[in-house]
Amino acid sequence: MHYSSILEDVIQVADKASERVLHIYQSDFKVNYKRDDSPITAADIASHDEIVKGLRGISRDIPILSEEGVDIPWEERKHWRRFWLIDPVDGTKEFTQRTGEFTVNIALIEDGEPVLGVVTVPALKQAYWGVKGQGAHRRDRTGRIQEIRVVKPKSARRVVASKNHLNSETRSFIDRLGDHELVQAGSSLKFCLIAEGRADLYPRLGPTSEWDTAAAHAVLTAAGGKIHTLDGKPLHYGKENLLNPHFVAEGG
Ligand SMILES: Nc1ncnc2c1ncn2[C@@H]1O[C@H](COP(=O)(O)O)[C@@H](OP(=O)(O)O)[C@H]1O
Ligand SMILES: [Mg+2]
Repeated sequence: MHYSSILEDVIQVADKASERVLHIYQSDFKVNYKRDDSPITAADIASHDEIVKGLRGISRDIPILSEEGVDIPWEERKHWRRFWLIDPVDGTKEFTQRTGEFTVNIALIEDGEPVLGVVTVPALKQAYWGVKGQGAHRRDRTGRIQEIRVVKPKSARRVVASKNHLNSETRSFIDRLGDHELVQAGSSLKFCLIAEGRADLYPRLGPTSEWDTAAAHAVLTAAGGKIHTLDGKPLHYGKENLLNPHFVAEGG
């Protein structure tokens, strides 16, 4: 598949979803809670609907796995070689707390690897995308597009970690790093900060699901960074259990 031929279309789908998310963000929205007690708003649903409609327009044959979609049994998923993996709003807690640090995430997975990813940050009017072997880009609020690349860390590493889910295990990992500067941020934005050279390291010794990381994972690897598990293995997608193992994302 020629990823570059569908990239523009995927960015357009993410932009449309972002517009709907932002519209709801600026309204007096209601917060409901899912079975696992995590928050959900009309923005998660509107974004999911917009993305599914858009991706179906790009290809009817590629299956879609979404945080807000129906559960698809492993018996069916295990046959997927290629699929879309989406998180319509990552950082829903940030959304409800009105910090602006939430993202719309669309990834294309092939053979367990994120090969294309688009992440938009509706409240900041920013977008990031990355394609395997073709580099990563950021579009800023003025519409200017620039290639982004990780940087080599200086002696004091700039560490990013979750705002709402920074647990004691991650905290003690960070404490053992020595000289560092810690910045807390919500959602998949943390990977993008590394991809654009504004941070060096993102340790996550706590739970995330595949849809939380896939799109930004594609951006980060296309920008020259990597994500690995604590025993040095790459993160894989399309597993029977959709929870990610603990991981560390890093730049140069
Ligand atoms: N106990 C848990 N189990 C699974 N995922 C969790 C979790 N606690 C947090 N997460 C994931 O962490 C994401 C938020 O990341 P961060 O804390 O870095 O902003 C959430 O995304 P959603 O907001 O899409 O639900 C959620 O999927
Ligand atoms: Mg999420």
